[in-house]
Amino acid sequence: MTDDFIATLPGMASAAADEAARAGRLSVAELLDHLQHALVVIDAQGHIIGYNASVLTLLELPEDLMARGPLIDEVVRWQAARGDLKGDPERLLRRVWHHLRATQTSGQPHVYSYTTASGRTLQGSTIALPGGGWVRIYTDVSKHAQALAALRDSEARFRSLTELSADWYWEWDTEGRYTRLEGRVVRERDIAPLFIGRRPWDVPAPNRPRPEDWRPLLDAVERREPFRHFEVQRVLPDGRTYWFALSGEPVFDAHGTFVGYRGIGRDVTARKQAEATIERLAYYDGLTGLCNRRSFQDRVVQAQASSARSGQWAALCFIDLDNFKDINDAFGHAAGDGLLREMAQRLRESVRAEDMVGRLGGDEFVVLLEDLREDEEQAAWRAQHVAEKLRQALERPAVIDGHDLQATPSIGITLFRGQTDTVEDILGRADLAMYHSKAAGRNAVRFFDPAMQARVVQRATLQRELRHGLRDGELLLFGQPIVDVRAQVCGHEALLRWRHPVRGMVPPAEFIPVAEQTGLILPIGQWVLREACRVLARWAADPARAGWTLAVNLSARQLRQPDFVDSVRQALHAAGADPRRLKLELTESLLLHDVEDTIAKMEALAGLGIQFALDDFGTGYSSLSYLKRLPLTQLKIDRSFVRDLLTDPNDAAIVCTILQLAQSLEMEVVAEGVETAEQFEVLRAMGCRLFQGYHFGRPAPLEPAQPLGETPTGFGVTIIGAAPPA
Ligand SMILES: Nc1nc2c(ncn2[C@@H]2O[C@@H]3COP(=O)(O)O[C@H]4[C@@H](O)[C@H](n5cnc6c(=O)[nH]c(N)nc65)O[C@@H]4COP(=O)(O)O[C@H]3[C@H]2O)c(=O)[nH]1
Repeated sequence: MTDDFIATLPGMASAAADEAARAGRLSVAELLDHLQHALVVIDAQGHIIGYNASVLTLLELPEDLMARGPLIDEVVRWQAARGDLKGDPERLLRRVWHHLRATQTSGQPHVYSYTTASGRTLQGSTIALPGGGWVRIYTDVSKHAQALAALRDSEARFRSLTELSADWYWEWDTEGRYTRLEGRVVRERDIAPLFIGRRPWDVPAPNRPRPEDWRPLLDAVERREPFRHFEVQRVLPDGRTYWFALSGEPVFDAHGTFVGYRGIGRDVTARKQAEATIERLAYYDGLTGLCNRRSFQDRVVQAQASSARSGQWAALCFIDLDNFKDINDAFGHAAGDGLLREMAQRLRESVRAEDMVGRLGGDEFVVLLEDLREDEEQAAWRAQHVAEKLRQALERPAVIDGHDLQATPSIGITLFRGQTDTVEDILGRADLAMYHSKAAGRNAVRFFDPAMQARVVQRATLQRELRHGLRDGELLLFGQPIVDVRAQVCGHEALLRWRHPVRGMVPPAEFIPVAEQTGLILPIGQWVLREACRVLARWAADPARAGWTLAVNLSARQLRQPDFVDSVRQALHAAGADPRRLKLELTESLLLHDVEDTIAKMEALAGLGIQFALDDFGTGYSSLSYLKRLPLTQLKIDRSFVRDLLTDPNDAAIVCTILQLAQSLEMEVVAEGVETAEQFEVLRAMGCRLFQGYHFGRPAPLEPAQPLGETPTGFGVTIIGAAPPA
């Protein structure tokens, strides 16, 4: 190879060889032999007139062939015979010459590649020389070719994966918008149009309706962390709902700049459905869809823990259908199943959403009631109330498969609080109580605890009798005088009495709480108001009593009635009573509920001239801030403070403070429960101006015992002891 020619090919030698050449230690020919590229020089006729050492190693051509200065045709034929070049040698040669000439006319190098029989991939480049002839440079690109092939393989494998599996591939940009979605599922379900250009959290997902439902994913993305199996429910264009699980990882470019996310999506709908089925089978009764024994027991354990925390009683009702076996035998299993489903449905509808209904098997149902009350008796009362509702719901006839069926229930109840008993204990007690119901004649509700049962029955009886009592005129209005500093009657407090046909006079403390719980207090309260207004109207006609006031006790439920103001107005109007003579007594606890509504109602009534007294003052939660906002005219000092006034300096101090407070708020004070002349005296000395108590008169009927005007101190009022002059 001539040095002249080499001079036209600068930059082909390695840097080390170049350096050596410059230092004159290597001839250019030697230098070329150091080249990793193979170099062949061809003259204008096609003879090989030069080559370097790499030709022998890279093209694997024998030296004796090359040293002869063969025609290019000869070399090509030799290569074809060895298997380096595929195809007919004559055609190959025509192509070789075509390209050689083409480089000469175009002046552009011709680049091509081929793989030798030994598997080496060479890239050849033919350059036309200015004076005719060519130089051919060969580079070993085997590694590059292998990398390309591997890439093609990998790409093909990736395609197979996304084509054959339920997974698909996705990419997001830096904002989390889908830029690429690939895979069979994507195509078949037509997913791409729904997502491309949108962020996952911008596309509706039924299981993640609120932005905070996406927090776990967004947190990972904000921290540029990978995420796995993020499950999203999607409604696709085919109208069906699918479950997808997304896994992804952040992508960074060569400079470490975040460029987005990529990952896979997976259709996990089938798995979700299977899970739901498994859960249904594991925790729910297949026939009715109610909880099965296992999940019910779990819930009882939870209820025990929560009752221990809250202090509220819970109840377990055990329900057994009395004649289910007969129905099953007579009408067949299908009808029996239908009946059980119907009963399950009725049970569900009869309780609150948070109450748990279960089926233990056969015709045995259970209902768990939580947060009943802190007081055991009240809790029992509520449980009894619900159980009675369940009994009534179940005993109604049902039409199943055209048959009129009726299955009455026997219900057993047990109360529990805390974690001392096992679930089996609790279930066992309720079961036993259920047998008591059966023994008592079926279609009944019974408590496990006989004493509790007795109290509940007593209460239920009381409630029933009270309803009848109201209807049959057994309620009476008594009055207790309220006197001034001269012990002169200036008004009364109306006190309710129930003249029971068997038990005689029943005090209000016994029946008012039951009336409150059952709602009977509303018609009773209404009756009291009407009676009180009638009494006021009668007093108005008697000059000796025309100035008296009559105070009526109000219950919280009455005040919560939206039409309460109207009902008072109507009672006054119907009787023709003067509203200024009517006082309404409220207790402090009553004021705690919905203060704004209470104030609005009180102000409306005060506008009519009605006065308000706060009963049992000192025992409740009065806060001065709301006392000032209420249109109150009177505070009644609770009798517990009056009782020990003479002996307990604390009580004396409390009474003094209440009197001062009332003075500053410009309110009257009534001292309740004054039983002795001494108490009266001390209270007067303290500045109290109004008094009520046995010392001045016990509650007595508000009916005129004598013709009007004959008793200056009021009806049925006995003044006990001498009233000192003011
Ligand atoms: N130891 C003692 N007691 C005295 C003395 N003076 C009066 N009492 C009693 O104290 C109670 C005063 O009524 P209250 O604090 O409003 O307490 C009343 C009131 O909260 C309620 N109540 C009575 N009638 C009605 C009504 O018509 N509606 C409503 N919602 N509650 C009523 O029942 C509660 C009890 O009423 P009663 O049994 O009539 O009991 C009355 C009365 O008999 C005394 O000197 N010593």
